[in-house]
Amino acid sequence: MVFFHSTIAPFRCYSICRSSRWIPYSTYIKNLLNNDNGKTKKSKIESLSPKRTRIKWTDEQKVILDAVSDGQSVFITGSAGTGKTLLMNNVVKRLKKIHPKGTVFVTASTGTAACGLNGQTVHSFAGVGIGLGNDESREMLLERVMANARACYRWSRVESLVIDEISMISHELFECLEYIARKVKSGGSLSEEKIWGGIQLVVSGDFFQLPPIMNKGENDGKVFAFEANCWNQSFDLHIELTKIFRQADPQLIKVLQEIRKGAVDSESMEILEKRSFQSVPDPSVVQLFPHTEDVKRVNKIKMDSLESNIIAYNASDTGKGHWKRLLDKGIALERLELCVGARVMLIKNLNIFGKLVNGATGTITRFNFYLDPMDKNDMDIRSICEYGNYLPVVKFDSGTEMVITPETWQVMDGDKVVAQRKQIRLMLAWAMSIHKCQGMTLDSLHTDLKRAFGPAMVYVALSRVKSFSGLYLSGFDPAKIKAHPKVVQFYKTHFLKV
Ligand SMILES: Nc1ncnc2c1ncn2[C@@H]1O[C@H](COP(=O)(O)OP(=O)(O)OP(=O)(O)O)[C@@H](O)[C@H]1O
Repeated sequence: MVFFHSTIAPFRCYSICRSSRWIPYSTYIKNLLNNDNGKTKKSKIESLSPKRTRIKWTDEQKVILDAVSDGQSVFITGSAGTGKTLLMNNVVKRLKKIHPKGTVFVTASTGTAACGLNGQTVHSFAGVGIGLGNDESREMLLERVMANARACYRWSRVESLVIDEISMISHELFECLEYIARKVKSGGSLSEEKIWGGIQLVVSGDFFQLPPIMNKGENDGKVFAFEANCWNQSFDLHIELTKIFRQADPQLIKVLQEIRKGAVDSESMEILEKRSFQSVPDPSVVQLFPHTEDVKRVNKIKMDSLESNIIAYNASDTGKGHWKRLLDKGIALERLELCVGARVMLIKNLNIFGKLVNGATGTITRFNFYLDPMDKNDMDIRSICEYGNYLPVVKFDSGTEMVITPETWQVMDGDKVVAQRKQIRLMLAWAMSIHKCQGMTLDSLHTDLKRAFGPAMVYVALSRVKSFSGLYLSGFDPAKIKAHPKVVQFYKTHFLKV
């Protein structure tokens, strides 16, 4: 593989159009490679491949991994930043070691979380539509699922089911899943019926984070999966991770824990008020919004203001129908437009200990031309980069400068890859939605708390940040800090630390 940082011979002479601005190809190339008026910037650029690092699991994490390897059904919970997602990736590997090929199904309540784990959504796995068919009885639902050949096959194959981001699964869906599993696995014999049909269930999430989206009229007073009648019997082990990795400052941890439970004392309130600002402090700070329209608007304004040439990456996708549509619910965009000066964010870990994790932000300094037709990675870029083989170079806020290569996200149906997206592991980072930021670690963020709605939104937003110095608030409204009373009660009953 060869990088040309300073010169490139543009044998062709044609123009490239972006937003009706036409420039000569040679100028275009020069602009791409340099962000300082043609002078070549020499900098140390780190290796292309993510470094492999060994994680030292905590005792709590080890207990979970051992229980999973023993075939136990486990519910894993814990505050934001306690390593649930990192652990789940390892849990899946353990499950695949103890169960036959194609019998471990990895699912999550949202497309973003499902794509992050290389899985599928719970709804697509189960063959149940979103909304569960309103007035449909469980028997009718079972019949509908059994009429769906692929869903029927999955239910008959599954020996272990992973469900991530459980907080967004309703009690009704959880009960339906258990019912279907029990009925399918017993083959119609009542005496053979076992809870979850004997499937090993591994469920993870924090009920203090985003709740299920309930359809009007669907709510019979119950909301959360833990309110399902079968919840307690579903697991051999219920465990809460207590070591928080994302934040190190005990004062910030205390404030976040209080926000999580919706009860902030006067000392914490004072600290939060000190982080309130009239305007967005620094353009490099990520702005979090509850609504995606605001995210799109802000990113577009910022991008246009740079007036740089845009390099577009069109994802290379495989898969059909609803599997392919699932890719669009993930975090990697189908079309990603970048330019020199754009603020960007990593959407997949590169190096945990090098602090290049999901959420790490930086600025695009240039694009490198990448030329080696025999190289496999080169083919990857050519298939997605609209104008040639260019890779973005990002100067991360931590100081590291890195060339960012394409990454693959998969939708898996058991062990079978049913859809795949290859895209650069970046997204624009001037603004992002609170829903999309769930699971991320951010160095700094700005959010307007006045706009928050529903319980948990303030906690999800604020718990992304690593330190107080990176937290910027406006429109501070203590009334927006809410936890659902049922969730508080659930944790009080089962996990003594609340
Ligand atoms: N045992 C560990 N050693 C070192 N770092 C860890 C360990 N476990 C987790 N981490 C790191 O802690 C950070 C938070 O982890 P992770 O995102 O998995 O937390 P989470 O509980 O899923 O958070 P959230 O609920 O916000 O999604 C990540 O940067 C992760 O790499």
